[in-house]
Amino acid sequence: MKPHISLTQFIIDQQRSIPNASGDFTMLLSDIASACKRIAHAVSRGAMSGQLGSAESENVQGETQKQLDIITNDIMVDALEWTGHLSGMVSEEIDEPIVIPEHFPKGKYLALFDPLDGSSNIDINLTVGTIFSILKGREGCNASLEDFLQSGSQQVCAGFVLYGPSTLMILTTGHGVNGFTLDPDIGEFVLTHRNMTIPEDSQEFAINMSNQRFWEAPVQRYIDECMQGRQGPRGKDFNMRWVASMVAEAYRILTRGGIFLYPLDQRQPDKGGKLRLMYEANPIGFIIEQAGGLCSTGRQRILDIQPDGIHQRVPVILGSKSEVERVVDYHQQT
Ligand SMILES: O=P(O)(O)OC[C@H]1O[C@](O)(COP(=O)(O)O)[C@@H](O)[C@@H]1O
Ligand SMILES: [Mg+2]
Ligand SMILES: [Mg+2]
Repeated sequence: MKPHISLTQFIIDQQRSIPNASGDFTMLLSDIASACKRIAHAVSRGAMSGQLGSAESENVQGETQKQLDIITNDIMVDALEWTGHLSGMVSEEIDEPIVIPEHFPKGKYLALFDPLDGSSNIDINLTVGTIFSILKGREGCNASLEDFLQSGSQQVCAGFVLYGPSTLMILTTGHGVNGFTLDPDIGEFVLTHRNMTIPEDSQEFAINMSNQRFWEAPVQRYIDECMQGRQGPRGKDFNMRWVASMVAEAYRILTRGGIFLYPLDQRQPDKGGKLRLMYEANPIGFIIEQAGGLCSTGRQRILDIQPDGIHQRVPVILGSKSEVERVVDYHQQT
């Protein structure tokens, strides 16, 4: 049987089509892959590690951090700051942009990441993940805050890693979406899902129903109609899922279609939503669009948003094209 293609081989092949590619990007991606292998190990040790549960600290989001939020953040920063491919980083767990230490070279890329996504699931042994977004920076300089405030359509690359029954990296560099499974025998991510595409239609929605009374009218209407099933205006029954891990929802949708909504919450309309634009909505949105789906706030394409802050939050509606179009249409009708 032909051996699987490794992640590094796959990226080098892709880079061959880019004139004067320096190899920096390939090396940056393999640094990120190494960090995620270490996170996979840390997460898989579960209660044996003594690192489950909450830390005594809060992050800039006002959320009590899990010990593994901090540990996975440190793994990412330690693995990336010295490599010479980055001029700056942003993490969900750190208030300010992360500066590359004085004595390390400053590279041409910027990395933005959510080191542990779905962290409310870590203590109950459910799937969690890491999400990352790569933007162009200014080589040789320490990145300024403004350098990071680029719209999602400027992303060079986006990916997420799922730490589930198997460890999977889902990746796009703007040429479709591919999936790589971590082969524990050789410690390599190998190509197992080529050119993933999202089915256009779907009968499965994911939303945290406990927030229903705080949703805006267009979302209320969309979910009501799904719940009415074949007796209602949609004329077909819908199934519901909620994993409380955005990475797991995104992977399910890449695999069998569906729609995921974390809409605006009228409890705190000025908050702008729950999920973060720069290291959750933009990277996942880039992947979903590259697989033929859509990603919107309900009123705007997520990748067109001009960011005004590195921890900015947005409403997120993503997945199968026809379903997202319907929710956007309901917003336009109000
Ligand atoms: O707790 P809720 O309201 O169900 O929210 C779940 C959502 O929050 C998140 O866990 C937020 O991400 P973090 O765990 O990285 O903070 C998403 O992964 C998930 O979709
Ligand atoms: Mg997250
Ligand atoms: Mg997180």
